[in-house]
Amino acid sequence: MDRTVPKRSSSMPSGSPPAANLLDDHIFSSNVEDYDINANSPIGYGASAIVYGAVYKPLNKKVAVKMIDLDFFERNQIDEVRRETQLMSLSKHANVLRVYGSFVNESKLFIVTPYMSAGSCSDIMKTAHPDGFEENIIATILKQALQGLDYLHKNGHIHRDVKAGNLLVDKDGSVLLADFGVSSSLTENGDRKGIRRTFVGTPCWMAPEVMEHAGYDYKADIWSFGITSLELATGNAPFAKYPPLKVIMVTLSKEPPTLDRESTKHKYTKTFKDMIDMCLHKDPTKRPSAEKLLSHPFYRVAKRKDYLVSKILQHLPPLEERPHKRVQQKPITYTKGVTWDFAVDSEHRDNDDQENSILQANEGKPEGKRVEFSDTNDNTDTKSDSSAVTNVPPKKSRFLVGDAATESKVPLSLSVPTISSTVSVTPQSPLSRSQPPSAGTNFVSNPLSPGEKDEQNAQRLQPQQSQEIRKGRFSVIESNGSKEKTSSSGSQHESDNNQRPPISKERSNEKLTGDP
Ligand SMILES: Nc1ncnc2c1ncn2[C@@H]1O[C@H](COP(=O)(O)OP(=O)(O)OP(=O)(O)O)[C@@H](O)[C@H]1O
Repeated sequence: MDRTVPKRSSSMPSGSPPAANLLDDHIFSSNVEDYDINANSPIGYGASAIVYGAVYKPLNKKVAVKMIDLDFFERNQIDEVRRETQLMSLSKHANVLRVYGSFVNESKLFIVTPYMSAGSCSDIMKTAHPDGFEENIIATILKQALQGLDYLHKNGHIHRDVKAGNLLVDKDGSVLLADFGVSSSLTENGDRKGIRRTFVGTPCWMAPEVMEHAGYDYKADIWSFGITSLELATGNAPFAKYPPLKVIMVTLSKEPPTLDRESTKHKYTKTFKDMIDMCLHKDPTKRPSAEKLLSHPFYRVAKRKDYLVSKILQHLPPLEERPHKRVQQKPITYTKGVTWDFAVDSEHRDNDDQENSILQANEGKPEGKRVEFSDTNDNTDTKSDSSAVTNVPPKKSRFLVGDAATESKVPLSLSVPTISSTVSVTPQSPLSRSQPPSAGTNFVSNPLSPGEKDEQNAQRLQPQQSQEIRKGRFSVIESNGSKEKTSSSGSQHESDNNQRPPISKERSNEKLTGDP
């Protein structure tokens, strides 16, 4: 598959909105004391972070501070996220959230961004539009988001986590793409020599080729954009009620989701449905680029951004006063050589469904293309107190899809301690309780740079003896022959494999271009 992104442009595409030029020259302080953080009322929770409103004292300016507890991450992943954060600070497009600055204090990484006072589109829907928005509103939101996405793609970047929760809205009706880079850095295997192309995302928005680990490019964002469109029209992403593995199974085995115009609260046009269907082609080559999509007739009904102010922002309660549900997520851990343990959260306490999904998702999959899963956070000691800045982020649904750590006949154990159930499957099945997973076979595959397709295919065919250990949201690789090892400090890499760096490492050297 062609991993190339559209050719980098030296200037923004014509018609792009002007960059937010705010505070460009100010160097934000790295002293946590300079930020008056409202620790009592977080404004949002991510898979790896808690977001607070704060006042930046030197400028007396309201900002958002995203706090990530680095204790959960490996050293190389921390370096990675810092590089990505620096990259985000270069972004100056009006529809991409700028990073003002970042710093580490004790074991916390603080990322300072503009305060987007209306919160995310997901947040707005939960607060006031649970069944979705009207079409004109959706077009106005999506057009701005698409302009941001087009900017990222034209600069050689893949967002990888497009969803309504990452479309932030400011008080003037601007819509900005957020979380670009950070979440992917924290979720991608930062180990240059481990399994390639592992990816953590939120399964409902994840493109099939990402789930299949077949290699992906910027068109994966277009799929997520199509899912986000459905989310804005119905209040939820398709399959949102399913357990994550069932989402994966259904996405891979069924027809792509589409807009059911008969069942929505608001009336939607065929044009809108057509735009969504274009994004949700299973074959990524059939999906349009962001630039192409912008010329779709659907966007003709998009209004100026202040339309959003009058239609949806006016009566919203302030962010700090909105109810924010702390999502208790499944703690799924793979203990080296022993078991997959997973507890099912109260929302998805459908064990049979979950187990069947695991089995069905993997049934008949070619070697090396099995779906695996991991939780986002290895810390089972989830604190519920939201009053301290040192809070542990709540567990949230982000799952890792990667190459199978074992060859198809090597069984994995599954046990569900919290609900006293154990998966039992036939010995032929990829999943079995009968034996612990011995060191397995990884079919190593790398992210492709342009022109590396053949090399990558060749690599995929070469099994590599190693064992994958899931730790938190990351893959940790250990090989049988001690050739390759990632310790918890994440620094030792002795493999002689000629692996490519993950996408984000390649990207991190690139500069965003084309500021208008
Ligand atoms: N700059 C900001 N201004 C206002 N609200 C924000 C800002 N950044 C994040 N939020 C709120 O915090 C929530 C969590 O943000 P965060 O980027 O950590 O996680 P996420 O993208 O929703 O989840 P994940 O990390 O799982 O992708 C957002 O959905 C949004 O509601």
